[in-house]
Amino acid sequence: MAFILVVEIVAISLFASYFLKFYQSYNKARHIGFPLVFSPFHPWGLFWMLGGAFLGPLLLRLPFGLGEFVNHIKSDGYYLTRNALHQKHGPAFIVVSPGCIRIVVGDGAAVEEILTKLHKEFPKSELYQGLKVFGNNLETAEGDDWRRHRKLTVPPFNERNSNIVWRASLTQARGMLKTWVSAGKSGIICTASDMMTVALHVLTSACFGRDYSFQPSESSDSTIIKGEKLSFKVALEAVLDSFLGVVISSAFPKSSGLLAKYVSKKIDTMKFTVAEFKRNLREMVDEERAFLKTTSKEKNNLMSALVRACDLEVTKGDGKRSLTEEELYGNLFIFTFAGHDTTANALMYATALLAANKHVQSWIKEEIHTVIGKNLDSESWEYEKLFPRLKRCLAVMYETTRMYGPVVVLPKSTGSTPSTITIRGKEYTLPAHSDVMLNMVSVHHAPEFWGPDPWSFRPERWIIKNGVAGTEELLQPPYGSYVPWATGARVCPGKKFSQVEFVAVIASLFQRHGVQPVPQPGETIEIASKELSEAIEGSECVLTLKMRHPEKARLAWEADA
Ligand code: HEM
Repeated sequence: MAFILVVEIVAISLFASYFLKFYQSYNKARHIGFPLVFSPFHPWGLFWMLGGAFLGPLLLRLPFGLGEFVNHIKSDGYYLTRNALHQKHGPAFIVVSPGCIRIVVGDGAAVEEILTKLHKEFPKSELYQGLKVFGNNLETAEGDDWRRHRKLTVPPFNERNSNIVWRASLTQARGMLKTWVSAGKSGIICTASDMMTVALHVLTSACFGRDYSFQPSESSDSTIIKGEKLSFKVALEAVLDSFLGVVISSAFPKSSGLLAKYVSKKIDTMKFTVAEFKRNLREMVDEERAFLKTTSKEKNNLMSALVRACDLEVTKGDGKRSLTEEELYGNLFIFTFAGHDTTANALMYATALLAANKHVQSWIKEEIHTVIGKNLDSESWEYEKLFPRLKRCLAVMYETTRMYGPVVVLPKSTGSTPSTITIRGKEYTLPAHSDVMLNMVSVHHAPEFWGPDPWSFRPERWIIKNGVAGTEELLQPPYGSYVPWATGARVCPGKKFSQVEFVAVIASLFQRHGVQPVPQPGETIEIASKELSEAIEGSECVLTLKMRHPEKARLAWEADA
């Protein structure tokens, strides 16, 4: 009897607390002035995190639009619904749920205003704290702390480094193309994973001074064997591949007994991988220190520049602009993490889009042949001379990141004090401690900037025409229309890095080769292209935007006649 009473009291308390939290959120949201939509679940709550993937599709089938709230709290809701939610609710609206209000901003000018305002007003969302696993870093720091990280970490991304990125990208592209062409007419389905390999190897060259030759991902073996030492590359790949696992496992204690045997094997394996990655980082930094003692010259990579800058600051400066050992590791990791699948995705989407749009291949080939020629081998391509002239190749990147940018929604917050934004001439005050989600899909497809066909892949829209390939100019997108690398003080420091890599890989792939989708038996190439476009559209958000079925992009590479 007493037990039933206790259960009843607990149940009533839980219900009461649920409704109280819901009411508090409503009360916080209702004065702001934006339309409200309601979600019974907290978007970052444990219940939705664990059950959302299963419940979401079922709830979406409810009649009278009762399940519409799912689109507001699932990670790719704003990609899958395109602009429909803003068309229905306006340029900004609020998702009210128990314990949380989420202000969704789809208006381009307001998004730019938020990104360029002092970050005291719109700091990063708490979610970023998970990225501290290897130490505080540029992504996770705020205020003066962030300024210190930025001053130290960004200068190494200079033109010398771009040169390394260019060379490394060309080397990787040559290796990758060779394996792709050798697959012949049956084609390959590993574009996505191979682009991850390329992006990883370019990062290891430019950030750590470690060069690896391209190895097709289908045959590479990165199995983790517990108890053995992992090489730097294997540990890095494993950490990047299962980053969510890394974050979750860091919250668990090391398991023992029965738990270890049956439940926590994966967690322990992750912990082991993290420890191995840290060991590799420590050894590499120690090696770098030993090298720097023998010479006054640093190497052209992020690690060398960071170690030198930090050590010099400690010995000769006032020490205020230095990084701790942990912060050094944190930054080395974050640059690799932030630069990996973002650039790989851009390359993957672009390759698939080019395969589905043969005429765009001809258009960029015209530029590549005018600027570089058909015969000059990429070993002799000079970054300074060629990169600035390959405008059409860069236009392909702009168009790809506009349509399929890796970041679907940029999570910010209002911090500890209220913040203001202006939308269509009216000022709004947003209360403290609110989630603010910047809807990049909405900004990048606004018909007022991108015309009646924002969903068509048309890289030509980026070229200010003067008709001669190699001398054209790129469109400066109007304020509030295009921010895939963000903007303002926290603009992506890897923007140029990713552009140099993208242009080098695309120019190298298409100089003497073409790609097309492989038709199923009895299909025409037109139908295969249409199916490929549908497979591209069928993307989902797993941290960044990715094709749900990359294996549906079977592509065949062939040398030009
Ligand atoms: C297509 C490629 C890329 C895209 C679209 C992209 C996009 C972005 C975006 C939107 C942000 C802002 C995130 C926020 O404020 O929450 C960002 C920040 C950042 N990105 Fe990138 N990125 C790309 C490539 C890279 C590369 C290649 C690197 C490193 C080599 C890199 C390193 C970083 C870092 C360290 C930050 C944090 C900057 C700060 O908070 O001050 N990114 N990126």
